[in-house]
Amino acid sequence: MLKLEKFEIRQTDFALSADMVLEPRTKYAVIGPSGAGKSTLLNAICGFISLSGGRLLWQGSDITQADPADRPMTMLFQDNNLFPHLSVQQNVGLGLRPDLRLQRDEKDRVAQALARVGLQDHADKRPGALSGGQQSRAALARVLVQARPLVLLDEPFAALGPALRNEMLDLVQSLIEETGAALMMVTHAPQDVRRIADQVIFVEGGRAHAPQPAAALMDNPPPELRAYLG
Ligand SMILES: Nc1ncnc2c1ncn2[C@@H]1O[C@H](COP(=O)(O)OP(=O)(O)OP(=O)(O)O)[C@@H](O)[C@H]1O
Repeated sequence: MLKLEKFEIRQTDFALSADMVLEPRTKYAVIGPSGAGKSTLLNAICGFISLSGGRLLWQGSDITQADPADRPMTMLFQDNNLFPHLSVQQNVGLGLRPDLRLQRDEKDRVAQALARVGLQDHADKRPGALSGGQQSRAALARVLVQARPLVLLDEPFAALGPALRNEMLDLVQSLIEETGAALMMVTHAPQDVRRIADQVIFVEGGRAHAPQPAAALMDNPPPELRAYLG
């Protein structure tokens, strides 16, 4: 599905390489020490950072130079990227049309996505009037309407408390399974890995290592992963 072929990223004094294939309908946790390059990897896959070498292939087509908007993926950042001056409904609608001139069927899709994440009664509120968990739900609704085959989450729920974070992870897991998307999620929490991931991509020492089965890896981590997990 998505192939990182001799992927090379260079940013001033930082370099990261990767060579891997990401499969459909699979949930990948991206873990590794602070500053190892996890966010950089996701940003390069999304096209926010250019490669210095290698290619990105989607179903065999070269998308290395494609605009972020034309790629088969959507990314959710830690701060949720909600616009404070727009309503929840409009924020979700942006996932379909940046000019917000939604057709009737698109409005229906927004309403369905809001209902799916339990925000049907909050559609007209501004994000500032929502709790942290509700803001995360609104951001997930926008990911949902985009319906892209790969969803990238960069420490999406780090600001939430443990119970709410688990609730959001379970919601992500359900949404991903319902839509048939694949997921790549950066996290620092080993319990998140166990909760959600099928495979783990360990980023360390300038390399994003090829995915390995999550349960086996967490049960028996190699020395460098053991050192990171503590
Ligand atoms: N715009 C930039 N220009 C140059 N170097 C950068 C830039 N952004 C990040 N870096 C460097 O790239 C490296 C990787 O950063 P990145 O944010 O990807 O790490 P991370 O693994 O996501 O860290 P954390 O877990 O702390 O979020 C760091 O050494 C950082 O200083």
